[in-house]
Amino acid sequence: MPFLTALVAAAGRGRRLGLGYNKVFLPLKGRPLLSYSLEVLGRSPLVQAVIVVTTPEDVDRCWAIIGPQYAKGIRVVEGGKERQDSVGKGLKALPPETEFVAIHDAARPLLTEELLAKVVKAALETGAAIAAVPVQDTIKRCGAAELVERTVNREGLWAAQTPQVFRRDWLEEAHRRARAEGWRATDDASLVERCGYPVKLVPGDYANIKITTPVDLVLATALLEAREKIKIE
Ligand SMILES: Nc1ccn([C@@H]2O[C@H](COP(=O)(O)OP(=O)(O)OP(=O)(O)O)[C@@H](O)[C@H]2O)c(=O)n1
Ligand SMILES: C[C@](O)(CO)[C@H](O)COP(=O)(O)O
Repeated sequence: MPFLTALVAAAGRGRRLGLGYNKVFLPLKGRPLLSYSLEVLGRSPLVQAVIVVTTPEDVDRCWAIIGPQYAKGIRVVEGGKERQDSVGKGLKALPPETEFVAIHDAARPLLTEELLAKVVKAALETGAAIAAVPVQDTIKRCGAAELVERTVNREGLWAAQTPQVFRRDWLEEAHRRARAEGWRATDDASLVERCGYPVKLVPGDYANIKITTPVDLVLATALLEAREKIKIE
């Protein structure tokens, strides 16, 4: 098994949640969002090291959640203005042995070991792979005055999630070229694709939601309770 470092993106501001602070500390069923991903990554035998990327003012708070007994090597580094910048900073802290990098949003607390394993397996075969789910709604392109400009054929459209797992050299090249050429993207796969590398879509989990607006907290709570109920039965 190659040396895989997980990079947890946790340096946002939670604006769409209306918090005014970093949403990764928001409690979900009594535990901060960040703790859910850390637990799964700490438990997975596929992950050799973890890097948490957070805001400068939140470094100590992240360490408090990580605790002194964390299962594997872990570092907390400062992120940047946008998600892409944070990942770019996290890449500079990779352990030298790293061969693959798994990037995950701390805002996606419902990550499972199973999904991580599926994406890692695909990345080992292809070089790059991401969790994603086929779009289920009809997609409209919004035009002037919020009138429908056109309906987008949803055949073959997938909604990208995280984890996104890459060969380290591909990912570093993608971020290096993005900085040099001014590429901006909302996920890392976009940058790797732009370099011409293949990125495998791995059927994810519709429950692997990103906590973005208040309703997502309600959904995540219900999903966690349903998951706990299934485990008990
Ligand atoms: N500068 C940033 C912005 C976002 N993220 C992380 O990227 C993930 C997805 O980003 P998003 O859901 O947009 O989080 P926020 O930026 O906090 O949300 P908002 O856009 O509503 O402020 C989150 O885990 C967030 O912590 C990051 O590491 N660095
Ligand atoms: C990376 C991501 O979660 C894939 O869907 C998404 O692009 C993050 O977007 P955000 O605006 O930074 O939340």
